[in-house]
Amino acid sequence: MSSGSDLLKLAPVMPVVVVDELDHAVPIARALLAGGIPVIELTLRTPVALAAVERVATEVPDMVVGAGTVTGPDQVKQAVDAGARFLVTPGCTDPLLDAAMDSGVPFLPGASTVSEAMRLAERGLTALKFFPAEASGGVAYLKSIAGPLPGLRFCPTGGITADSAPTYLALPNVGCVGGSWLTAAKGDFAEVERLAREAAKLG
Ligand SMILES: O=C(O)C(=O)C[C@H](O)[C@H](O)COP(=O)(O)O
Repeated sequence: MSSGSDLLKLAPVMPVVVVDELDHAVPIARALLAGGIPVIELTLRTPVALAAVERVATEVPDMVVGAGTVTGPDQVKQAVDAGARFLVTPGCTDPLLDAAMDSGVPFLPGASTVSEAMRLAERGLTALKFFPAEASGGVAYLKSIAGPLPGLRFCPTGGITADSAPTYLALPNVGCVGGSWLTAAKGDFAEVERLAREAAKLG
């Protein structure tokens, strides 16, 4: 995996996980993997998030672990040092973009407008996160921009459910969808595995 485009091909669903309990990180990663989802985005939203990235990177080597909710350049280095193999940002600033590009790991920068997407494309980035997907126009929006921006592929995230995912995945400019629904059950790892199995079938 060397680019954001490769990231979009790892699984039909990118599980977005908020880890509150550090001890949950490894069992969640193992459950997703057992269900056929080999990628996990651990959001940097809780005090244990970086430690969670480190644990999954060390203890579940077959899982491609990345850091999400990367909003500042300092977090780029912290995440990569912890073992993140990719980064996801909800939006983008120039300093964040520079840091992410310098990091050498693939990343999905967030965009929710045509101009934001065009600016990122000017920097050579063709795989983007579309966030917040549902609130920004959802399937209809992505359909509308496929014509003018044919070179771009998106991972729409934000408000997507098991029910709406297939409609997004049917769009030509969608590579995968992001969502927290696979791991909403938190400590119920059998349920995480079951939902992962369902999500893996969407590919
Ligand atoms: O933290 C980030 O970087 C984000 O982009 C937000 C997440 O993508 C959403 O929280 C996931 O959305 P839901 O599936 O609606 O829960």
